[in-house]
Amino acid sequence: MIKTIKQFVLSKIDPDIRRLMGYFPPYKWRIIFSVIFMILAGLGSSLIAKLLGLLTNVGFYDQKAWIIIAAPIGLIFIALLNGGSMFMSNYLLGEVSQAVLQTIRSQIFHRILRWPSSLYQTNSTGMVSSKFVFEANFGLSNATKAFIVLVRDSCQVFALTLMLVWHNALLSIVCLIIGPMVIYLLRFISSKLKSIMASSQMSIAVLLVRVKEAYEAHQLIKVSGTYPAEIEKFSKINREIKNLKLRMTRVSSLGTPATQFICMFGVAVVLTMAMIQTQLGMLTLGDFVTFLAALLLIMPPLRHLTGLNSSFVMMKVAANSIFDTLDQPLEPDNGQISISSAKGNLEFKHVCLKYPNSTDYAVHDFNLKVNSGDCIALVGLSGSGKSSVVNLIPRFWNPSSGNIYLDGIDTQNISLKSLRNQISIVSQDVILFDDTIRANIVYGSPNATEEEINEAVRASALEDFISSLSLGLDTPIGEAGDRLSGGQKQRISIARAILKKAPILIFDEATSALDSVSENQIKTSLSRLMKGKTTFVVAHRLSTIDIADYVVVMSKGTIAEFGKPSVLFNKNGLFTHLCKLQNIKIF
Ligand SMILES: Nc1ncnc2c1ncn2[C@@H]1O[C@H](COP(=O)(O)OP(=O)(O)OP(=O)(O)O)[C@@H](O)[C@H]1O
Repeated sequence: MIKTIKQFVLSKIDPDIRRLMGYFPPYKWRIIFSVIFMILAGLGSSLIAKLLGLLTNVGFYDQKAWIIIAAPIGLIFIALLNGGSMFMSNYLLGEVSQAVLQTIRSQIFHRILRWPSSLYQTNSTGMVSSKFVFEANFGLSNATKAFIVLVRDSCQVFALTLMLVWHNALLSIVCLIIGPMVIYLLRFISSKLKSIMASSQMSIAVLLVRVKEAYEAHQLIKVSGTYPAEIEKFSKINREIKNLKLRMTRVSSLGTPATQFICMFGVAVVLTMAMIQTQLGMLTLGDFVTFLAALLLIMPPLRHLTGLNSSFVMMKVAANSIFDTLDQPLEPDNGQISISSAKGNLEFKHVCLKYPNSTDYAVHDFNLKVNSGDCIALVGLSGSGKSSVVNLIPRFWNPSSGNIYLDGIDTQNISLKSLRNQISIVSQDVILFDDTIRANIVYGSPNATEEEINEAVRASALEDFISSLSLGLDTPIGEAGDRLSGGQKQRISIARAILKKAPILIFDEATSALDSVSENQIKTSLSRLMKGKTTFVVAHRLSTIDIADYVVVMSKGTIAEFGKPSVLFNKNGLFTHLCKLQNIKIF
């Protein structure tokens, strides 16, 4: 017990646990009341032992009449005191831990939405989700458990120990025998548990990633017939988790019987001595019953206290993982300038971009001046750097060197919020939420009027599709829009971009999933919509670039050709070659 209390004090010095404790002060009154209830519950059990001894002496030995009424009333009172106090302390602490959990979950969520792009690459969704599901719950449930055990069970052990020593000093000798054995046992279990816990949490996160990947790739797996390989990959990690959990159960389960065995050994010694004392007339039957009851009652809290160590270890691992996520750096946002409405003049000056852990430049010495209202088509072979260039505009990535100016202001000096307010994006990967079509279209423009929504629907060629639905705009689209075709999804994301009415539009492969009828409709609407706006179109399907004023032909991160589409087409260069590959003629 002394070791456990010492460990608790030491663990308070651990920075992560200390930080976790920092979440509790706002709930101090609930905690104080729960401590009072825990102390009452702890003392209740020693009263039971005292009452049983009294009952034996007064009721059975002296055979007093009043004890017949007093004994059951006393027992019921103590049971109510004990049970009621336990309920109240558990409830109050449960409330506190849920409130802290809620705060931590929102802090993690808040944080991960503001990560720089590089962190999304290094943290898988499985790892991140596991922080919400496991680590946060784990940390808090262990903290609550540890706190309850520490206060309530320590009180219980303290009161019962006093009672035991009061009745028979021999117990202190027994405790001295048990103590060192428990200390050794705890040290052993603690070191084992720590390492198994960490690997087990890692493996669960990997399992989540595997399930998610396989789930999303179910069609590919079916078509490729790679069931055995997928099942083998899954089985491997599944087996690993089972083995780790088994090892963990083995180690943590070893603590309880081993402690019990040591305690029983002590009980046997004490019983023998007590019997000798009774036979010598030094101990009454009532005192012995009190002593025995206290001895039996002290075992469960002692067991809990020895298990406290593993709760601290688990809490430490979970807290470490949570704070690791909370301490990840946020997107750098040092821009002091806030722009309300940009004109849309953009200039790239010697811009280079090298992704983390990459040896080559994705964009290299990129120079381009785009006047407000111009439409620039970025074309080039796959991997030539088209998406990288447009991702630099909203600062999803920051240039490794060089500068990008919006209306003459370096975008690094503009606050991220106001910079991104100037930009609408329809990306390669359409992002839709499990909500209605309307909610997906107005996402980011909550104040849009019905008229504006309808206009965006018309401009994105969604009108016929929506009028064919009985619920119209209020039709739910399912998870990630899985009740829609690829083209419909793209048109919804185009409508969303249109509604935002930003001065800069970025269409990254925006029309790749459209049929030619829809594409033509959208092209017409876009040309109208793009008037006065700076637009970047990243297109593989060169049929879409006739809406562009200028074409930038990318090759290996640099500009290979630049000019008006018709002029470039007649140059017989890379652009002409790309057009010919797709049977496109531009006049
Ligand atoms: N997030 C990233 N991390 C590391 N490297 C990346 C990342 N995104 C792109 N790259 C690399 O940068 C280079 C340019 O990629 P980018 O996606 O900009 O090309 P792209 O022309 O848009 O290609 P595509 O037409 O196939 O979409 C490629 O070599 C690619 O592998």
